Amino acid sequence: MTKTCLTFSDLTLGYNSHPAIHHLDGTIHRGSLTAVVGANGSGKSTLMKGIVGVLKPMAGTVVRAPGVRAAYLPQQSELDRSFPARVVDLVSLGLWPRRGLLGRYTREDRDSVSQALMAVGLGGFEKRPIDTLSGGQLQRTLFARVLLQDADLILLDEPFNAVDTKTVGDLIALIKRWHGEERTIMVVVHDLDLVRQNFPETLLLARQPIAWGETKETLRPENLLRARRFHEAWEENAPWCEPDDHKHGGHAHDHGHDHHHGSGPRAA
Ligand SMILES: Nc1ncnc2c1ncn2[C@@H]1O[C@H](COP(=O)(O)OP(=O)(O)OP(=O)(O)O)[C@@H](O)[C@H]1O
Repeated sequence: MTKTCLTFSDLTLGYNSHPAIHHLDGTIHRGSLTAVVGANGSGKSTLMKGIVGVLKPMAGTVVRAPGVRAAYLPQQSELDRSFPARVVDLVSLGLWPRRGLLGRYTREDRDSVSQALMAVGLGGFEKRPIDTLSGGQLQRTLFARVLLQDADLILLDEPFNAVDTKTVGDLIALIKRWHGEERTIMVVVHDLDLVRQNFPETLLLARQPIAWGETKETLRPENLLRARRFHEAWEENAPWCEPDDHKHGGHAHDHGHDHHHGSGPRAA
């Protein structure tokens, strides 16, 4: 029987009383590899923040199965690179769950940091200040930190942004390694060809789920068109949507309903 890692129940997330993503129902199975796609502003990062708990739901719930430990990689733009830290400091943060904030790092810890850096192709980079790294090197460093975190659930927000083709290939290989280790992985991705080639499952968002399930089905032209229409019809200042009585059966549904959003989206 497939086990559940995450359960969304009528989940609505947003900022200052304005929903950014709403009415999400369904489950993420343990060991699954899911791409989260959608236009700019469609709610992808918001969903990641909701799952990891940085953002509290405005309504509904997101529930993690007991004992599931999460690692979250925000968008690079959210990272303060001017902070005077070396690569080893940034990667060692991945040991927090085991060592605590003030715990001493052992020789074994230092070895695991070096091994993680080797695994991402940055062997010997320990002492480099992080503000001297290229975008691709920084992303590799952040993947090394995720490696050390040894998490069951890995959430990556646009990890392929501003990195070269070789780095994308290496990062995809790491993601596949984690997938092979039966970790649960969700990745925000913009490049749909990359998604088609590497991600078995996809969630297509346009402030609400448009389609969710097998990648080939989710990324069918009619779904992409519907996502675009929903997105274009959305007005930033749409009022809080009225609660309604619909419920969804969970995973792999097609969420094409019409709500009362004032001047919000209308079904295609
Ligand atoms: N901190 C915030 N305060 C207010 N509104 C926000 C905040 N963060 C995001 N939003 C709004 O929520 C909506 C969804 O944003 P989100 O960042 O989740 O989109 P996204 O799909 O990740 O976009 P992108 O592809 O550009 O990263 C947008 O309208 C955005 O302006």
